Parts: sequence; C-alpha cells; structure tokens
Amino acid sequence: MTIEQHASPFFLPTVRGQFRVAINGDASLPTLILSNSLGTTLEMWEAQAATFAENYRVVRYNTRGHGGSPVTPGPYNVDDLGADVLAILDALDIEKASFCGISMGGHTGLWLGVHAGHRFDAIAVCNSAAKIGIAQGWSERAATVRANGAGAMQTLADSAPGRWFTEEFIRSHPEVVRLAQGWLGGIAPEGYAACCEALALSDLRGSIGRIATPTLLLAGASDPVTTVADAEAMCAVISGSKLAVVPASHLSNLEAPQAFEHALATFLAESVPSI
Ligand SMILES: O=C(O)CC1=CCC(=O)O1
Repeated sequence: MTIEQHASPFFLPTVRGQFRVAINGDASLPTLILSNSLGTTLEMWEAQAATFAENYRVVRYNTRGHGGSPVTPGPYNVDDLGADVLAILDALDIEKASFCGISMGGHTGLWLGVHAGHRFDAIAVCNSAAKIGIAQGWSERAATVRANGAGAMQTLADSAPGRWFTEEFIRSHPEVVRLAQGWLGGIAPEGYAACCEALALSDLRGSIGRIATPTLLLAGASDPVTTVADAEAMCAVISGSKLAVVPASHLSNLEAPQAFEHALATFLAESVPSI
C-alpha cells in the first residue's frame, strides 16, 4: 500500500484483521508507531502526533478490542497484541520503525523487543511493567465486565480518573479527564475484558533481559499502577536502557505532555539513525 498522510483515522486491512489507524507526517520520515493503554484509543496521542509529525511519520493504531479495531472473542494474549503491531507495519510496507506504547501498549513494546527487536530502531515503554498488576485482579475485572457489559464500562469510566491522573490534575484539567473517561465508556466490553485477560496471562520478567534494541523506560513519578520502581527494575535488566521520570500519574502523555515529549524526543534522537 502507498503510505500517505491519513490524519483522520481509517480502517487498515491486515492479515490479522482491520485496524483503526491514523498517520501523521511525511512518508519520507522514519516511522514512529504509538500504542494506546487499556481502555483508551489512538485519540490519546493527539498532542504527540502533532509534535512528532515534524520529524517522524507517526502511525497511531487502536489495540485489538478497542475503538474500531477487531473485537475477536477473548482471551487475548500479549503474543496477539505484538503480532498485531507487526501486521500493521507489514500492511504499511514498513520494514523498521520506532515504537512508543503506554501501559498495556508499553507491555506490548516489551514483547516486541523480546520477539521482533530487528524490526525496531528504538522502543519506548511508558508507564508500564514486565508484569502489570496481579493476574487475579485482571481476571476478576474481565469477569465483571463480561457479566455487566456496558454498565461495567461506565462504572470503570467513573473510577478511572483515580487510576490515571493525580488529584491535582483531575481538579485543574476536568476537560481532559472527561475526554479520557469517554474513550473508556465507548470500548466494547468483550474487547476490554479480553485485554484484561492478556494482562492477567502475561509475565515478561524472565525474558526482557533478551532485549537488545535501544529501550526507554518512562515512568510517572505519581503513578500508582506501574510505578517508578517497576521502571527501575526493567532498566536494571535491559542492557543499555534509559530511565526517565516525568511529573505525572499513569496517563503521563496526557498529564505532562511537554515532559513526556521531551523525554521521548531526546531518546529517539539518540537512538534512531538519520535523526
Ligand atoms: O486499570 C487501568 O485503567 C490502568 C491500566 C492498566 C493497564 C493499562 O493499560 O491501563
């Protein structure tokens, strides 16, 4: 397929189904692919797409189960989520890219570093961990969502701000908080539950030491979900990796976009050839 600018999301056919994708930036630039967190959509990267499109062809996609991407019956596993990224790159004829994912998206980035590092110049793992949360918690959340459908998504959206943002940000930026809650409220229950199960099943602690691609571990100083200690633990075992801590909670690209973009831009400039 000829890669053009698709600033508005479109449906990209791949061997693993049709994914909702948006592309910003000139086709001659190196590719940066952005991966969303659980319960959000590619719209979470609006600010970063605008910033990084000056130097990169920015490809955003919705993870399986989310916002127009395939909602196949679960459970999913992280192999599915990683293979989807490779299918999207293949469908766009992109041999090599840089990757930035947040939370579940960052966990997918770790899988890509372990299993397909040759396809990436650089991998940024933001607000994430080699094992996110505890399996039982994710399995229970998946079961609740399956049992209660749209009502459960609304309940999760109501409680999301405390998991995603600091109290100070919730007070000062209610419009951003409402926007993010709206993304979660619109996710298909089966897709959300199936991704919870992927997080329940996945434990990459024993394999991330094999990552040889330049890796950034970006943490939010006030993140209660995936902590600075989680990022430090990954940094200790991924050879040559870098650590950055930004003043934010879990959705740090929304809460501290300037600090997030500065850390990511610095890392990419050091890691990506010809930038
Ligand atoms: O529970 C949440 O909403 C936070 C979260 C954990 C993994 C992820 O992607 O988001």
